[in-house]
Amino acid sequence: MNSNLQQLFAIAQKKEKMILGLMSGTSLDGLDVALCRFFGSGMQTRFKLLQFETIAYNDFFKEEIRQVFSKKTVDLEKLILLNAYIGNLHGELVLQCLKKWQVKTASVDLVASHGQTIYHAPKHQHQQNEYSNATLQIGDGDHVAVKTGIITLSDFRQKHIAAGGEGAPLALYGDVILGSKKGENRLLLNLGGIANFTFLPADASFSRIISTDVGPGNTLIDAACRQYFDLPFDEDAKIALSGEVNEELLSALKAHPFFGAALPKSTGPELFNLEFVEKALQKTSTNQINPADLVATLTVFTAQIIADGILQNFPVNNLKVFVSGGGARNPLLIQLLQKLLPKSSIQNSAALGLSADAKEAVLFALLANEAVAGEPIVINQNPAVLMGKFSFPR
Ligand SMILES: Nc1ncnc2c1ncn2[C@@H]1O[C@H](COP(=O)(O)OP(=O)(O)OP(=O)(O)O)[C@@H](O)[C@H]1O
Ligand SMILES: CC(=O)N[C@H]1[C@@H]2OC[C@@H](O2)[C@@H](O)[C@@H]1O[C@H](C)C(=O)O
Repeated sequence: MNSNLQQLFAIAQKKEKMILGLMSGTSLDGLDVALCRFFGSGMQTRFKLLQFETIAYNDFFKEEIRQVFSKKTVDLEKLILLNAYIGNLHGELVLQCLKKWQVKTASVDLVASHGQTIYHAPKHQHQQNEYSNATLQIGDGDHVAVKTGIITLSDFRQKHIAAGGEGAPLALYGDVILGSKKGENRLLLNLGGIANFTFLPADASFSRIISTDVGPGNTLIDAACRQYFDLPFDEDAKIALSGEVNEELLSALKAHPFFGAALPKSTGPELFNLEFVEKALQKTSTNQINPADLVATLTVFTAQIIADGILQNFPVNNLKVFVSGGGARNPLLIQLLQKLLPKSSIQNSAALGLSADAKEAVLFALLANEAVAGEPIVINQNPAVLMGKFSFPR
């Protein structure tokens, strides 16, 4: 047998696996690196987060990604250069983290690399009949594997699409495994660039579990802060708290058909961007809005569409909401959600033993653990597949 396969075979049989999850999200803030130890697989999985770090991207790199990120037309050469560059960079950042944590490369069994989403195009968004759902993440896994010397799984979303899904959200699989509790109606809400949630019913019935994107998380707030304040985000909601909500604009933003569409669904900054805001400004003749009022309105809009998405689909009492992602640090967003969901308790996902910042990187590590040691899990109509492509260092 080829030695790569031999090594993989041995890893698959190990009771405990050290897996390093990498996530670079739609906020383009940096690379999340989570070193996890996994025991078992499937619903029997237990895990421990050993180390976590977000390594901020520098301005040059952010600008480079923005040239190809969620744009219909891009410089093809730039896209191709970035595919190798990001893979290599992520590999280098892994080595830096391991050095800092004093963890030997040889003790890490697998790297699970999400890569950088460049364009997400579910059919409901691209609306071209002859084409299926589609998505593209770059930062090729071969570069990560060769750079780190660790077997790497990457490109997790294609299998989901091939099996009939939209390629997102994949949080479903991790949320069911790590977040379910019989006797509690739970909702795991991730406030990243895009907001998504997984509803986990108290009867633990797989037939009622739903995982879906619900609309923008931080992406519109971030975009307005960049455009009008030259800031990457609204730290501690200071700007929003200084502004006033424009009700007319708020209604126009909420009128988008995405919010009324059936669950599950996925979306991205290809739809929810400044152009989307611009259209609502024009429709309501509010183009001259004070920028702080715009940020205030976008923050309330974000909270309302999330709360509506929850209330309209899961009108249950005592829903326990566990929040993760950078938006969990936005005090206004959390306060608004609690006000809009008076029958629910809102807690940080850390209460589940799932660090709010690390959750998505842990999710991909878990998907890699499943890919080597698990079996596909059937949850409703969701693709019952194991995801991730293998790259070997040699
Ligand atoms: N102190 C804070 N106050 C307000 N917002 C914050 C704060 N800290 C982080 N954020 C928000 O969190 C964002 C980063 O979130 P996160 O890292 O979860 O996004 P991501 O992983 O890129 O997103 P996605 O899940 O869509 O891929 C920032 O861009 C900002 O909007
Ligand atoms: C295509 C893509 O990268 N989607 C991301 C994005 O960020 C949040 C939301 O939109 C979610 O659908 C997804 O990521 C998480 C990790 C997921 O698949 O569950």
